[in-house]
Amino acid sequence: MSIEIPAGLTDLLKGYTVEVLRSRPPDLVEFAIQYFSRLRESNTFRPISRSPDPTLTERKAVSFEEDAQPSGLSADEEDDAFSEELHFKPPPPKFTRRVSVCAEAYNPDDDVDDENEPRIVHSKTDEQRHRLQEACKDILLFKTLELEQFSEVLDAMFEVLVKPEEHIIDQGKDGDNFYVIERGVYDILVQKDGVSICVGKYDNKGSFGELALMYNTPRAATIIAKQQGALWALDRATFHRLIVKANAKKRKMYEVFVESVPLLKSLELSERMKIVDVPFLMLLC
Ligand SMILES: Nc1ncnc2c1ncn2[C@@H]1O[C@@H]2COP(=O)(O)O[C@H]2[C@H]1O
Repeated sequence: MSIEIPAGLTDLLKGYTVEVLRSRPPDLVEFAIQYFSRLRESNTFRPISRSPDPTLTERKAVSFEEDAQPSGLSADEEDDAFSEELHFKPPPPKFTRRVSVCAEAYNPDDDVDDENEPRIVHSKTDEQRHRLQEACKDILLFKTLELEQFSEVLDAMFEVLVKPEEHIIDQGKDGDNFYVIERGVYDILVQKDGVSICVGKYDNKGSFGELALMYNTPRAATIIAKQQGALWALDRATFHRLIVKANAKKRKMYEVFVESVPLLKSLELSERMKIVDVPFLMLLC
């Protein structure tokens, strides 16, 4: 019996995988429900299926949701939704966001040059630096950094000791720091219809607090320490200068490269962006 992979399945799962790697949700099933619901609602695969090219059978097959559920968006809005999907993007809008927030893909060219801003350095003992390095070695967001940038990040981080039941982050507040866990257990709570629900926990490793800093949005969850613990914090400005900017610049580099390949010129923008995401993702892995 030969097994045939349904057309479009690979693309569909690749998109989901990309979002998982970016958002690192604690609950993959819940995240999948949100991701695929959002996909159906926003019809983000529409630009692909719109192609009249009959040779693009695989891409057409991905559009089955579109036919069943018109999105109500204009073609331009849908293009935007699709290309944003492939840039850094916060999780689906299940949280109440302030009206004034900015959750667009970050473009490093639009930003003022902050290279001359004073560097923040929090002095550490050798022992502290060693613990910090251990805590940071598997942090995904740091993986794309050059050695020099990584060292700057470590310099800027400072230790935060926490007590049981201490609120590290409160949903809806502005973001101040990004946190890396050295030790301790932390509950993740999200408000839904006025009720706070524990959607997961961090257990002695990982990081949190990047979303508000990356997308300039209010905090998307509340984080509460369940026992005494230790965190390493990175201030907003340094996080932006070294992490957000560096990642965006790297991605931009791939974009420029992909744009310059004649063979790829006939592809739609959304398709070229997909190609950009492959090496970018590999860097993160
Ligand atoms: N399901 C979740 N929804 C929102 N935020 C989450 C979730 N799980 C973990 N978090 C983290 O909780 C953090 C709360 O502050 P931020 O929104 O800055 O960034 C958020 C994520 O790092």
